Amino acid sequence: MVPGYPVVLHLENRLCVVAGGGAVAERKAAGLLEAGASVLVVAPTLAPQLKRWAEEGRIRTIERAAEPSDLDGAALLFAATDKPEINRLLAEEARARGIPANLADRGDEGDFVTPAVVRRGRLLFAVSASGAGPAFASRLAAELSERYGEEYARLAEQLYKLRRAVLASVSDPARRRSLLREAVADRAIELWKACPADVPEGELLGLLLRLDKEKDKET
Ligand SMILES: C[C@@]1(CC(=O)O)C2=NC(=C\c3[nH]c(c(CCC(=O)O)c3CC(=O)O)Cc3[nH]c(c(CC(=O)O)c3CCC(=O)O)/C=C3\N/C(=C\2)[C@@H](CCC(=O)O)[C@]3(C)CC(=O)O)/[C@H]1CCC(=O)O
Ligand SMILES: NC(=O)c1ccc[n+]([C@@H]2O[C@H](COP(=O)([O-])OP(=O)(O)OC[C@H]3O[C@@H](n4cnc5c(N)ncnc54)[C@H](O)[C@@H]3O)[C@@H](O)[C@H]2O)c1
Repeated sequence: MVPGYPVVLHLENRLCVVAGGGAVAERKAAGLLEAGASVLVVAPTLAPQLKRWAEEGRIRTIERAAEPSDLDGAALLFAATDKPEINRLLAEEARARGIPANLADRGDEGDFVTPAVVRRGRLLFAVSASGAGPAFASRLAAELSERYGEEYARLAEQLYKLRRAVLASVSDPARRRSLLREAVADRAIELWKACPADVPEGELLGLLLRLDKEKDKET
C-alpha cells in the first residue's frame, strides 16, 4: 500500500464543484461550507437540504446532469453521482484541467479522499483508514469527539492568543520555542482551561512567564 499525503486546504471563496445531489453530495457540500468554500452543486435531482441551502444563497445549484464546462474555474471536483462511469469521466475532465478530483465510489482512483472529521474551533482531527473502510474512520472520529470536548475549542483559542503574544514579545528563537512548548505542558493546559474566554493576551503571557520562572526554581 502506498500511503496518502495529508494536507489541510484553505478553500475560502474557492470554487468547489460537487457533481451529484444525493446524501454523499450533501455531506461533501456541508464540509465545504464549513471551510468557507464557494460551492456549486450540479445534479438532475437535489436532496432537500441542498435545495434549502440554495434558497438561502449558501450554495449555487444547477439542476441537470453535470457537464465538463461546470468545472470552469474550479479548485476541486467531488464526483458524487450514483453513476460510476459518469464520476470517472468527470474526474478525467477535471484532471485534464489540472483540477484534483475526489471519486465517491472509488476513493482509490481519485486524487484525494475526504477523511472523517472532528472540529473543535481551530482544532481539526482528521481520520483516514486508507481502504480499511469509512465506517472504521468514522468510529475512530467518534471516539476522538468524545475524548476532546468543546472545551478544546476554547483551549485552542487561548493558545492562539498566547502564541501571538509570545511571537510579538520574545525575539530569541530558542526562548520562543521553549516557552511555546511549556505552554502545552499539563500544568499550563490546566491553567488556560481555567481562564475566562476573554482573558487578554498580555495576561496569558504573564501567567506563562510565571510558570516558566517557577519551573526554573524547581530545577
Ligand atoms: C469518512 C467519510 C467522510 C466523508 O465522506 O465526509 C467517508 N465516508 C463516509 C461515510 C460513508 N461512506 C460509505 C458509507 C455507507 C456505509 C458503508 O458502506 O460503510 C458511509 C456511511 C454513511 O453514508 O452514512 C460507503 C463508501 N464510502 C466510499 C466508498 C467507495 C470506496 O470504498 O472507494 C463506499 C462504498 C460505496 C458503495 O456502496 O459502493 C469511499 C470513501 N468514503 C470516504 C470517506 C473516503 C475514505 C476515507 C478514508 O480514507 O477512510 C472514500 C474513499 C472517498 C471519499 O468519499 O472521499 C464519511 C463518514 C463521515 C463520518 O461519519 O464521520
Ligand atoms: N464516499 C462516500 O462516503 C460514499 C458513501 C455512500 C455511497 N457512496 C457512493 O456514492 C454514490 C452516491 O451516493 P448517494 O447516496 O449520494 O446517492 P443518491 O442516489 O442519493 O444520489 C445520486 C445523485 O446523483 C445524481 N446524478 C445522477 N446522474 C448524474 C449526472 N450525470 N450528473 C450529476 N448528477 C447526477 C442524482 O440526480 C442524485 O442526486 C453511491 O452510488 C455510492 O457509489 C459513497
